[in-house]
Amino acid sequence: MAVTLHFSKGHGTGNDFILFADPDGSLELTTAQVQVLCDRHFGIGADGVIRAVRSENILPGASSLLDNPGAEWFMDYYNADGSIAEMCGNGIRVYAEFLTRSGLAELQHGEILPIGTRAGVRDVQRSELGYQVDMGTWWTADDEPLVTARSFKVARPGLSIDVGNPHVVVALSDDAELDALDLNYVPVIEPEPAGGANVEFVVPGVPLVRDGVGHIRMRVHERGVGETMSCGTGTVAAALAIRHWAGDRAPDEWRVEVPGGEVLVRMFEAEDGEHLSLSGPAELVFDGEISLA
Ligand SMILES: N[C@@H](CCC[C@H](N)C(=O)O)C(=O)O
Repeated sequence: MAVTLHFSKGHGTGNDFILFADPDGSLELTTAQVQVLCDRHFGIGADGVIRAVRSENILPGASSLLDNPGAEWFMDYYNADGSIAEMCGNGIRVYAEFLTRSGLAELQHGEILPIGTRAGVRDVQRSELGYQVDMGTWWTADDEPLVTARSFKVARPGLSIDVGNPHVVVALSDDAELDALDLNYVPVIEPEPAGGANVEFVVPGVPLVRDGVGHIRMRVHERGVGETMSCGTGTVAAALAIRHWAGDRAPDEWRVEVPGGEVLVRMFEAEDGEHLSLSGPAELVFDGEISLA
C-alpha cells in the first residue's frame, strides 16, 4: 500500500537531510525507500533521512541504546544508501530545528533539549551560530590504519577516532592537494574497519592558530553516502586529530572549514571526561509530500 510521507528538507552547512515526523513509530522505512528518497535524480535527494520518533516508541531492543530516559525524541538516522548510522552532528542540529519549528519540542535560548541517538543522548541548545551540540566523549583506536585515495602514490597513515560513529582522519600537504582530491573514488582503509568508516582529509591552517583559535580545512567521504559538503562528527574528529598531531600547545577551540561552510568545535572537561561541542547552522529549506510505494 502506498504511503504519503510529509517531509521537510533541511541542511547544516550543505549536508542535507529529509526529515519526517513519526511520533508513534509506525512508519519504518525500508532500505529501498530510503535510497529512493535520497536519490538526487529519481527522488527528493539528500545525504540522509531522519525519522522523528518518540523515544518510547523506538524499535524493541533499540531502547537499550538510550541511556537517558529524559530524551523525549529519538533521531532515527539513515545514510543515503539505507544504512543506519549511530550519530550525525549536522543532522542533529537540523533535527532540533525541525522539532521546534513543527511544535514537537520547545527550546528557548539557555535551555537544553536532550535528543536520543544510537550513540547515546546528546544535549542541544541554541547558539549564536544556530545550534550547539554536546557531542559527548570520544576515543581513538590503538592501530594506525593506512588510507589510499586516488591521487596518493603511497598509502598514508590515518588516525581512527570514534565520536559515537567511526572516523579516520588523514593529513594532506596543502590546499591544492585537498582541492584536487577525487572523492568519487572510495578511499581504501587498511585494515578495513568492520563497520566501515567516514574518512576526513584535512589541511591545517597557516598559521594554524589565530587569536587562540585553531583553523582547519576539511573534505570528507562519508560512509554510506560518498563525498558530502560537510560532516559534523567528521569536523569534531578532524579537530581532535589536528590537536593530537600539533601537541601540547594546541588550542581547544577550532574553526573547521568545509565545502558547505564553517563550524566551531570546542573541547571541554565534563564529569565523565573530555567532551566536544559542535556549533553551526541548521536550515529548513522546504516542506513537501511524496508517495512511497
Ligand atoms: N553527516 C553526518 C554523519 C552521518 C553518518 C555517517 N555517514 C556514518 O555512517 O557514520 C554528520 O554530520 O556527522
